[in-house]
Amino acid sequence: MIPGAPIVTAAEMRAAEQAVFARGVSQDELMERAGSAVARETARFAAGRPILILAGPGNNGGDAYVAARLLRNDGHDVSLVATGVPAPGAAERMHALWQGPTSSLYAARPRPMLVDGLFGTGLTRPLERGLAAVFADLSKQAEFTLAIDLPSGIDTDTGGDLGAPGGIDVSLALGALKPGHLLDAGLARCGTVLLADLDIPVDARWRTIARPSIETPSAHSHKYSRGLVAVIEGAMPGAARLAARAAMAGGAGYVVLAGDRPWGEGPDALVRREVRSAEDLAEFLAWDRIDAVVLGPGLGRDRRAEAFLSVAFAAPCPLILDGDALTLLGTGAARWLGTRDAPTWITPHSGEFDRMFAGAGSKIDRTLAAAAETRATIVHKGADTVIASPKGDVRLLAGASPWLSTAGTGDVLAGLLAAQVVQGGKGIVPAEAAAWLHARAAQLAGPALIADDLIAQLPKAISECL
Ligand SMILES: NC(=O)C1=CN([C@@H]2O[C@H](COP(=O)(O)OP(=O)(O)OC[C@H]3O[C@@H](n4cnc5c(N)ncnc54)[C@H](O)[C@@H]3O)[C@@H](O)[C@H]2O)[C@@H](O)CC1
Ligand SMILES: Nc1ncnc2c1ncn2[C@@H]1O[C@H](COP(=O)(O)OP(=O)(O)O)[C@@H](O)[C@H]1O
Ligand SMILES: [K+]
Repeated sequence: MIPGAPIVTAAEMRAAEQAVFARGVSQDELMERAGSAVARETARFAAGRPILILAGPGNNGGDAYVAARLLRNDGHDVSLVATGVPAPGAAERMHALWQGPTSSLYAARPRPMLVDGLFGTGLTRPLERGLAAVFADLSKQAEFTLAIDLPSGIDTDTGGDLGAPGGIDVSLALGALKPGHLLDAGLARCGTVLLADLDIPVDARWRTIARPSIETPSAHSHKYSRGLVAVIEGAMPGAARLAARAAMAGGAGYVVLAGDRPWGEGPDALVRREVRSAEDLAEFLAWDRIDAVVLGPGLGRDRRAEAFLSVAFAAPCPLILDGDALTLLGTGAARWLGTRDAPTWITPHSGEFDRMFAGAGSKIDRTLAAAAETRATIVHKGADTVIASPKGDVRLLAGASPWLSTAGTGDVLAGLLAAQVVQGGKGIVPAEAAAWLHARAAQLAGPALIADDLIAQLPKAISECL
C-alpha cells in the first residue's frame, strides 16, 4: 500500500479535475497526461507482448484511446475494442485520433496483455452481464491485466462488487487513490495499486496510514513520565494479558494488569493489582497516576463485566474499549460514549461495529458517522481497517497480513493503542501509529503467526520509526 496517500471519492476527484480546468488546463491535456501514464505502465508490463485495450464510452475510455495511440506510435502491437459511443468532448476527440484496428467486444480475441479502460469513476450500476462475462474471459486468458484507474465493476466510493472479474494484476490509480482501491471487494480485485501523479492537487482528510515518527525517551524520562496503562482482566485472562504485554512492548512506562489474581503468568515486569469487584475497580481507577485504561479484551459479558464497564466509563482518564466491552454497549454505544468527557478510542471488528451502529454507505462513511455520533476515535478493524475521528479525519490500512486473522491479534492492537495514547497521542494519531506498528509486526512475524509473535516483533517495528 502507498503510505500517506490521499484518498478521494469520485465526486471529490471530479471537483479536483474541475479546479485544474479552471486554472487553464484543457480536458484534452489532462486526458493526454492520464493516457501517457497508462501507456508507460502498459509498455513496462507488456514487455513486448501484443496488447488488447478495452475502451468504454466515457473518459476512462478516453484515457484508453490515448494510451492505444501512444503505444502504437511507439511500435507496440495494439488492438482495440470499443464499447459504446464515445461521450462528446475529450473522449470523442481521442477516439477520432485512433487509427489502429478496432473490433466489437463480442468479436474480440484474447491477447497476452489486457488493458481495461471500460469504466472508471463514472460507473454507476453493475456491469451488464454479457459485458462482464466477456471482460472476465479476456482477462482470464490474458497473461497480465492492467486496469485504468479502477477495475471496471468496482464501485469507486465503496469498493463494492459491481461485476469486476478477479485476476487483475495492476490498477493504475489516476491522480489519487479512491476508496474502491482499498475497501471491500476492491481490496482483492484491484491487484497491486500504482498511483499516477497527474499534477491534480487534492485536499484530502482521508489518507492511507503512514509510518509514525516515535521519539526515543529523553534523558530525563522515568517510568511514570512514559505513561501508565491499566488493563482490566475479565473472564478470559489471556486476552487482557496479551493487551498488557503489547502495551509494555509498545513503549508504555508502566503497565498494571488489574484482576482476580494478584499473581499470575506473564513477564515479571508486569505489575498486578487485585481487583475483584466494581468497588475495587473504582478504588483502583481513582489512582491519579493512571494515564489510560484498556477494557474489553476477554472481559466477558456477565453482571460483573457490566459493572466494570460502568466504572471505567466514569473514570476521568482516556479509555480504550475493545471486544466484550463493545458488545455490552451494543446499540446503546452512541448514547453512552457521547456522555464521556475524557477521550475514548474503540476498536471494533465488523461484527462488533454492526451490533453498535446502523447506517449506510461505505465502511469509511459508516465509521465516520459513528465517530461523529460517539465523539470517539474508531478503529474499525478487518482486512480493510478504517480509522476515523469525530473531526472527520480518516486513515486507512489495507493489505495487512491476512495471517492476522487469528485470535488475540485484536487484543494486542488494543494494548498497543493504549501505549501510544499514554505517550501523548491524541485522536487519530495514536490509532494510526498503533495500526502501523501492528501491521508491521505482522509482516515481520511472517506466515502462521500467533498473537504472541506480534508482541515479540514490536521492538523491531518501533526501531524503524525512531
Ligand atoms: N479524475 C481525473 O483526474 C481524471 C480522470 N480521467 C478518467 O475519467 C474517468 C471517469 O470518466 P467518466 O466520468 O466519463 O466515467 P467512466 O468513463 O467511468 O464511465 C462513464 C460512462 O459510463 C456509463 N455507465 C456507468 N455505469 C455503466 C454501466 N454499468 N454500464 C454501462 N454504462 C455505464 C455512464 O453513463 C457514462 O456514460 C476516470 O476513471 C479516469 O479514467 C482522465 O481522463 C483524466 C484525469
Ligand atoms: N484478513 C485479514 N487481513 C488483514 N488483517 C486482518 C485480517 N483479519 C483480521 N485482521 C486484523 O487482525 C486483528 C483481529 O482483531 P479481532 O477480530 O478483534 O481479534 P481478537 O478479538 O481475537 O483479538 C485486527 O487488527 C484486524 O484488523
Ligand atoms: K477501468
